[in-house]
Formats: sequence, C-alpha cells, structure tokens
Amino acid sequence: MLGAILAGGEARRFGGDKAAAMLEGRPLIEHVADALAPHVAKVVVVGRPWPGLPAIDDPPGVRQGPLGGLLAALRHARDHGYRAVLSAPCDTPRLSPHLLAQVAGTSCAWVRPLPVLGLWPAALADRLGEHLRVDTRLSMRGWATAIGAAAIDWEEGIANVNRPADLHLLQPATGQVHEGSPPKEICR
Ligand SMILES: Nc1nc2c(ncn2[C@@H]2O[C@H](COP(=O)(O)OP(=O)(O)OP(=O)(O)O)[C@@H](O)[C@H]2O)c(=O)[nH]1
Repeated sequence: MLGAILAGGEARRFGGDKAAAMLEGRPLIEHVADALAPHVAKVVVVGRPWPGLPAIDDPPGVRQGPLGGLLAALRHARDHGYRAVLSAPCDTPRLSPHLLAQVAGTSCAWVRPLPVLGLWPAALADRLGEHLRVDTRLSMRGWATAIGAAAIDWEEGIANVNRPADLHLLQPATGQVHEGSPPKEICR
C-alpha cells in the first residue's frame, strides 16, 4: 500500500506554510508521515516537495484541491504496483494509530468527518480522472459516496490545523470507531 500525504493547496486560513508549522519540535507533515509509515510500504508527499520524502506533483490542469492530489497518488500507485492508497492531509498531526489500522484494514473506506483520510483502490485512478473531468465541483465526500466506499465514523472528530490558533488546541488522539463499523466493502 502507498501512503499519500496531500500537502498542496493555499492554506489561506493558516496564512503560511502549514505543512512546515512546528508542533513539539517537528513539522506537522512529519507527524503525519510518522503515523502513516507503519501501515504502508512507502510514503509520498503530493502537491509540494518535502525534504527526505518522495514527492509527486498534482495532475496538470486539474484544480480540484485534495481530489486532484488523490488522483496523482492513485496514478502513481497504479503505475508502481501498489494495490491502494492510504491518504491523509498534512495538517492532522494527531492521527490515531488505532484509526489508521482500521482504515488500512479495509479495501475502500473514508473517515467521517474527514474524507481526505481514506483508503482508495489504485484501480480507481481512471475512474476518478473521469469524474473530475465531468464534474468540476466534485467533493471528496461526493467521490467517496459515488464509489460506495465504507464510511468509518470517528466519534471524537479529527483535529486538523486550519488556523495558527488551532496548533494550541491540539489534544492527544483519543476517540473510538463506532460499534459495527467499518464493513469490509469493495468499491463499486
Ligand atoms: N495535493 C494537493 N493537496 C491539497 C490541495 N488543496 C488542499 N490540499 C491538501 O488537502 C488538505 C485539506 O486542505 P484544506 O484545509 O481543505 O485546504 P488548505 O489549502 O489546506 O487550506 P485553506 O486554503 O485554508 O482552505 C490539506 O492537507 C491540504 O494541504 C491541492 O490542490 N493539491
């Protein structure tokens, strides 16, 4: 499995380089890379370079935020023999190992309320490309719904950093997956 940290975008609310913002002596993006690493064979950064990690560019001409980044990751996975992509945003330094294990144990799933965190079969690369071509307003949640991905409910929510003040509000990851989820679904 390929781990993909979606790290492009403009971070307008943060007003600076969000991925590089420091928490406990480490940049946010490195907290995310550390969290993904035990679950994947390789971690890539999508949408920007980062020292020490392989980077891939967003697809040219696709301007749909995180979904564009996911398309680049799915194509990279498909072309390099990975069966799936475990995606995460660069601004969630408190990802729970328990939650990541749950997501990684599915064949296709997204996390409610943060659909940028998910598990996506590499075989869906062309399908996502086609969806983005015909629907320039497609959201990550809309994509997850369209393919029938399992929704994993994380009751505590997931702390992500949108504004500088959010850095001071981050708590250690707690939370539980709701009883009964996730089903091990296959995407349509
Ligand atoms: N590869 C890639 N990642 C993106 C893109 N847009 C957003 N992201 C990432 O997706 C995650 C969620 O992004 P948002 O919080 O919705 O947007 P943002 O650009 O970070 O911040 P705002 O401009 O304040 O909305 C973050 O990890 C972003 O780095 C994009 O165009 N390409």
